[in-house]
Formats: sequence, C-alpha cells, structure tokens
Amino acid sequence: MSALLSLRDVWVEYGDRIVIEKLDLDIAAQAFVSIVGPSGAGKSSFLRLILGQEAPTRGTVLLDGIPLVPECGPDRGVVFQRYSVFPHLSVLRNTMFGLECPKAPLSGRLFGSARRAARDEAVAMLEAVGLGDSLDLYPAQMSGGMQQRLAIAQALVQRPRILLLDEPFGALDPGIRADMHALITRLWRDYSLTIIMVTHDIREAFSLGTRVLTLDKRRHDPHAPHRYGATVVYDLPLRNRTDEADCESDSITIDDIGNN
Ligand SMILES: Nc1ncnc2c1ncn2[C@@H]1O[C@H](COP(=O)(O)OP(=O)(O)OP(=O)(O)O)[C@@H](O)[C@H]1O
Repeated sequence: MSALLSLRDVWVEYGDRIVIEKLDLDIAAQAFVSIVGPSGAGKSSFLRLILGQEAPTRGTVLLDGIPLVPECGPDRGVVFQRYSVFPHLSVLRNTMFGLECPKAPLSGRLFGSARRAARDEAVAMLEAVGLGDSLDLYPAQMSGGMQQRLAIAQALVQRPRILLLDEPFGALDPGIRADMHALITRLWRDYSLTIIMVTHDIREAFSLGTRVLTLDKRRHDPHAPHRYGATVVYDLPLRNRTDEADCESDSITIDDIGNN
C-alpha cells in the first residue's frame, strides 16, 4: 500500500537545539498510529509538522507524494488535550464554525440554504459523537468528556482525511476515557480516517493503535543535551486491529511483545 504521509530525512531545529533528527517514516492511509516517548522528545513538534503549522528545517514531508504546504489544510484536523473549543459559542455554533469560517472568512457566518446545509452537517456530526441532545449548551456547562466530544466533532465536521490527536484523553477520568476510546475507534472506522495520536498512556497507545511509534534520542551528550534530536527508535505494527487498516506481514500483537 502506498504511503499517505511520508517524511524524508526530516529535522526540526530551534537555533542550535536539535529536537527531531533524520526522521524517515511512511504512514499508510487508514492507519491508527500511536506516538509515545519521553517528555520533551518532540511528539507535539512532530504533530505540528504534519499539521503544517511548522516546516521542517531540513527534509521533506509529503502528503500523497506532494510536499506539504506549511499551513493547516482542511484535509488535516486536530484535537488537543484542552482548550480547543470556543467558550462563547454553543455546541452547535462551535461545530458550524468549522464549516462557516472557510466559506465566509470575513463574517464567519453563512446565510440561507448554505447555512441550513451547514447546520444539518453539524447536527449529524454532533449526533455521531453523542452530543445530539446538547446542541444549545455552552462549553462551561459541559463535562470534560463532552467538551472533548465537541472538539472531535469540530475537527471531523470538515471531513479531514487525517486526524491528529495530542493527548486528547489525558485530562479525563478512566471511565470517560474508556467511552472516548470506543468513540474514536468507531469514528476511525466509519470515516475511514488516518489517525496519529500522541499519548503518554502506553496501554492506550497499544489498545487503540494499529502501529506504535516511540520517539526518543538514539544518542545523548551529557555536556550538550540539545546536540542530538529524537527519531523513531521503535516502530511496532500491531496485528490486533489491522483488518481495517495497514496490514504488515511482520506485524506483532501486544501478546507477542509480552512474550519477547
Ligand atoms: N518554538 C520553540 N522554540 C524553542 N524550543 C522549542 C519550541 N517548541 C518546542 N521546543 C522544544 O522542543 C522540545 C520538544 O518539544 P515538544 O513539545 O515537541 O515535546 P513533547 O515530546 O511533545 O513533550 P511533552 O510530552 O512534554 O508534551 C522541547 O525541548 C521544547 O522545549
């Protein structure tokens, strides 16, 4: 299967601080890639590269074989751990905003049939994430789990091909997290998404991902901690969820890892 995303010899540097070095990676369409690694390894920087918020200082990021433009596009959506919804807008308006803004960049509002179509799309997406009964609520009236459902609806209503998740469930209680895991798995399948998720929770990484990548430094210089950057040090394809995703002949399961 050809890669949806390819990174070729990608480096991210801030002055003389090397954060990511020599990253070569292919990600297949409809993969669910979990990214783990120590704090400060460059996981969020990696997501910003894919999102187009940041350009690599060296190397190339390709989407469908074409160099990625250094700006956010509708083909990529993102959900952060917190603060990605607008507090002054209702659930429905938060979700419609993602549709209205690109079409009416000055006013942020559509009118007539275009507005009705945007409303219908937003309502359908809110029903898909389980917020069909909460259209008129404001974020302050909602639990953390509901706010993350809204953030997911906001990202998905623009029908991105790639959904980037940066610790999306990190602030949620365990029971709510389990509900969100079921939700994101269903949405991944229903919308044929390619998901790239950063998480500190190893169990979450393995239970959701079709592939787990560990970002870390291969080399350390104790006298110059920023001299070397992180790269992919482990790349584990998982067999347990690959029916719908990127099958790899040499894939392994969590059980395989436990036995090694
Ligand atoms: N704009 C910037 N200027 C300088 N350094 C930066 C900038 N953005 C990130 N960094 C540095 O890059 C390194 C990687 O940061 P990043 O947030 O990507 O790591 P992370 O793996 O996501 O960390 P965490 O798990 O703690 O969220 C950190 O040392 C950070 O201080």
